[in-house]
Amino acid sequence: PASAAPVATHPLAVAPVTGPPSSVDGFVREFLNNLNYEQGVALSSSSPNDRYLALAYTVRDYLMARWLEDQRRQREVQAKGVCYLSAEYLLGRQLDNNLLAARLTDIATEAMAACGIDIDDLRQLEVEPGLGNGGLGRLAACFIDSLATMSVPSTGYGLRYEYGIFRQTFVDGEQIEQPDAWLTLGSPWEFPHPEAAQTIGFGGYTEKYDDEGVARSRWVPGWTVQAVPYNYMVPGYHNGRVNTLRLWSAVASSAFDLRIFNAGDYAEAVRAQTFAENISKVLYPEDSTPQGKELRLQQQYFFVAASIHDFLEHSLSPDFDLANLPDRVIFQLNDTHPVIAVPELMRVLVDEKGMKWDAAWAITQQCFAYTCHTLLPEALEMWSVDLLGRLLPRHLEIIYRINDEFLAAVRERFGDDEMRIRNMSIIADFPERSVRMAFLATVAGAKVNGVAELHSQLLREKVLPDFDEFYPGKFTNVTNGVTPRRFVRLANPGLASLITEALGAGWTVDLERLRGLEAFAEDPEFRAKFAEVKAANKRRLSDVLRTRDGFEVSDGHMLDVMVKRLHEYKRQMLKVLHIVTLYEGIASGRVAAADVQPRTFIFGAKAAPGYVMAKRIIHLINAVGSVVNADPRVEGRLQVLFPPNYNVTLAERVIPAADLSEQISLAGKEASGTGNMKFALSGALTIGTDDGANVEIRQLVGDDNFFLFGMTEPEVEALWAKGYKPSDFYQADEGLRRAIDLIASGAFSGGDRSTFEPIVSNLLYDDRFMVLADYASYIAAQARVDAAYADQDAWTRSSILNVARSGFFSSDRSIRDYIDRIWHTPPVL
Ligand SMILES: [N-]=[N+]=N[C@]1([C@H](N)O)O[C@H](CO)[C@@H](O)[C@H](O)[C@H]1O
Repeated sequence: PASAAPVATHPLAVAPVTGPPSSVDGFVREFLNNLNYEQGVALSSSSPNDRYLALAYTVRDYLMARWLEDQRRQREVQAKGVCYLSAEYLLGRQLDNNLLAARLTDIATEAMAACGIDIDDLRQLEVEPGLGNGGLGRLAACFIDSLATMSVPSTGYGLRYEYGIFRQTFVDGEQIEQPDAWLTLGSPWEFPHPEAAQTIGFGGYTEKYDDEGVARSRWVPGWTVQAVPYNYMVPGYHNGRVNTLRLWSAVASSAFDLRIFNAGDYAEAVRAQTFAENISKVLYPEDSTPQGKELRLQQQYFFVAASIHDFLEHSLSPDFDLANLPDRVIFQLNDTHPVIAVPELMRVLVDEKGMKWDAAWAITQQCFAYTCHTLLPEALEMWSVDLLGRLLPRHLEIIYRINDEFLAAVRERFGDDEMRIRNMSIIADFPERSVRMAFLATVAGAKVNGVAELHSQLLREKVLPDFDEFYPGKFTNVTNGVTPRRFVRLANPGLASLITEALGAGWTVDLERLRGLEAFAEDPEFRAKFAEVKAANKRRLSDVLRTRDGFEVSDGHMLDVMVKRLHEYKRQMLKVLHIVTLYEGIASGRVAAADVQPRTFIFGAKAAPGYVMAKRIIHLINAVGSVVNADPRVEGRLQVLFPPNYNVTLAERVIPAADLSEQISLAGKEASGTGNMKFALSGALTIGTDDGANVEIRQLVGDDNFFLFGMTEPEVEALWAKGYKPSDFYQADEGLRRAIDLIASGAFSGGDRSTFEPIVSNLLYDDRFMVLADYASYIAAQARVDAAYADQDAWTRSSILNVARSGFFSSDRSIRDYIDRIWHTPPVL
């Protein structure tokens, strides 16, 4: 058949695909070929974007041979692999990571120079794919990097949003969102494969029929859309491996309706097309507060259905016995967003493959595992049965049957304990009849894990205790991690070469080797070099913020950094109260400016567009910043900088320059955090609560090298149970009262008291995340920071110990834990 693999005779055609020669000449040749034949321009008439795209194509060409070989090997070896299902991937820029993986950085730099091009100019042109909101999306990107570097057969599956996370600008200090048209100038790192499109159904109805005496069901969708795969390379670091990230884009099954067009109704002629293609149009910009919108559910079903069909069709041999599916794949569910994959696999196995329900369910329960990323009840997704029944009628039927059989088993184990049955039912009756996706994931998953020790403990004890009791051994923990390739080797080259100089290069794939730096912390010469690396990173950040945002970072200031999504539980308001306290102290003359450690406070934070309080807090931060930065009384002492549009690329510049890492969420609210890990690995000292992975950071780096403050999770629970009255803390603490009164006075809003009144009254009369309760402890900890920073040598020693003891936070270690505790997918070397 035409689709069969061609049987070639020409020697070139039968030879294995080899990349271009890894030499400057080879690179120049390849680059010029791509410029001339791909971009269709000569060097002399090329635009910067032409040159950037040609460079990207050239790097691709060097990685192509490995990619094709890896795909062949994975098909041949038929080893068990991981399908990572995630609605978000916050990839960051690709060029440098691909150059690093292919050992091409120096060759490419020289080759570009030989063509009269400064490769750094081209780097700046790359638009990062912002296909995620925050930690969850970036974690997925770190994980696929580690899976490739550890030679684990795996495919990342997700959505190719046409518009990623919005671009943030500030107008009069307020956040303005603009669409992120990241594809405008082309995306050289993707390979579209329309020929491998999957047809995805929606709506319609289900019908029962008799199949030779066996009662069967089938779904008759009301409409369909095409899922077109775009493949992205995921190169391993120096191991010659390249895994695949496959992102799906929606294309109308029936494009343009000529008949309606000829009838003159142009809008109607393209309505179906627009409607269908809306599915992958834009990323939902909520982080930890899901939108229950129909389009969101369409997005979730669209990419998981395409991914499951794709895997069954292209990764399994046509005669593969699906009873052995658990030996070939584990579908990892990155939060509840992809959980609709569970009833989809059941539908395929039972309705399409004719498998018996029990056999299909036994397979399904071995093929899925679920990672929960939150503790906030409002973040746990629930889909109304009305919407599910309308959009995915067969899936709702399957969920009902899964729930019936599950509750029957619960009843068998615990008897007619109606309260327990209602608490455990996948179907909730209040506030409206809905499917609790986290419960479905827990019932279907072979394993359920939290993303930090404390989080996993609270998941078992507080969020899903009944399930932990019912499924002994199902719950486990895998503490998050970050890839040392991007966040140390690439983002912090000065530190990377210092580490390599001291320990050799092996740390990049074996981060625990950083432990070897402990001895160097005692070496004044090494401390001096280390401090110089930090100083150089600060100068680099200063240059970036000057060209990017027109900021002049004050010299010699401690860089106190808080970069993460804007959310009340992360308590950017506590940081604001600290700044206002320092400012008020100096401005009122009660504190001598000379007694205050010069600090520059750097914020980075996007707020979900619909999150009003979060946007108000952004406005307040900018308002405080403009007053503080303009006040001569604190000049040279306090500076507040809030560069807009915080993203992976900016993180790679801010984090290596930081002295102090703000991880100040209310204990029990931040599942893990991953920025905290990147800061510790960059030698920033952490001021933080015992929340999420902060606990493990503190335990590893040591109490002397961590500024702990605030209530523990049990203390938070106790205060909540006792009844928390934030205004009591306001009354009892003069410093707190002065700070809040200054904000309330309109001092940061041109005297207009109403501007920030909602924030003030929320703090005094609601304060769900206990900012006021932890204020005094936080301010005391900040005073300890000031005292510690005064002894730069001791600070540097502590900073080195943070790096030395943070090797545990490599995403390679996380992946090893997933393999050992959940996936059992050993690397294929
Ligand atoms: N969604 N979600 N969850 C988060 C982050 N907001 O993306 O996942 C991250 C990755 O697991 C966690 O580090 C973080 O604590 C948690 O809030």
